[in-house]
Amino acid sequence: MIRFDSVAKRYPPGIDALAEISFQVEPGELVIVSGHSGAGKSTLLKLIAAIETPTAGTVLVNGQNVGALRSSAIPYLRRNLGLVFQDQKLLFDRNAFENVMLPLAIAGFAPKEAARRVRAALDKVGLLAREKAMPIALSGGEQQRLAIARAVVGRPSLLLADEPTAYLDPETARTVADIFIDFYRVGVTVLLATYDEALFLPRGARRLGLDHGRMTS
Ligand SMILES: Nc1ncnc2c1ncn2[C@@H]1O[C@H](COP(=O)(O)OP(=O)(O)OP(=O)(O)O)[C@@H](O)[C@H]1O
Repeated sequence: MIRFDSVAKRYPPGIDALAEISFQVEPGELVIVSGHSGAGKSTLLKLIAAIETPTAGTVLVNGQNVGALRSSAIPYLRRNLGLVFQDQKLLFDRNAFENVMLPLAIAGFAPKEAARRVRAALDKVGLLAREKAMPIALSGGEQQRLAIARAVVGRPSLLLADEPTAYLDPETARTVADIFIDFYRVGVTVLLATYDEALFLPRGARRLGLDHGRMTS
């Protein structure tokens, strides 16, 4: 499903964020990307989502060379991806239901089917009773669960998350981690970057370690 072949990423003016990265992820795997701050974890996820392009090597997602995609093809790639990234902010002037509805509205879903899917996604993250709440009225953990609902409402086969438990207390972090583990258990491929790898190690999960942009495991 994902394959990196000798991938490097250099940001201007010459910061080597990743070098010589090669690995493969099979459908249905849970892969924990770990490493110190600045190790290249976010960059690795951004290359998969075509937010960044590699400076060397190839990144294949479902057989597509995502680094070489035309910008018009990127929305089709993203339709199959769920992204829980720090910079994919919730819309604070829309309620919980509307935030999760947005990707389906953009994809042109019929309103009734879209509403059904939105409620199913809110239910999965335990927020069905809060569908009318504005994000500001939600706790940090609830906001993170809402971001997950928005990421999965299009039923992606691949879920990417960057530090999804950052800034959460241990109990809330456990709840959020369990949501990702549940998606893994129903067959979704999950790749996530975290400092807190102990939260995410169900049987079968794999660790991909980075150190200064190079793979350590
Ligand atoms: N847009 C950018 N422009 C220039 N340098 C960048 C950019 N994004 C990341 N970097 C640099 O690339 C390196 C890897 O960054 P990256 O964000 O991938 O690491 P990370 O492991 O996710 O770190 P953190 O855990 O702190 O988020 C760092 O040295 C960072 O400063």
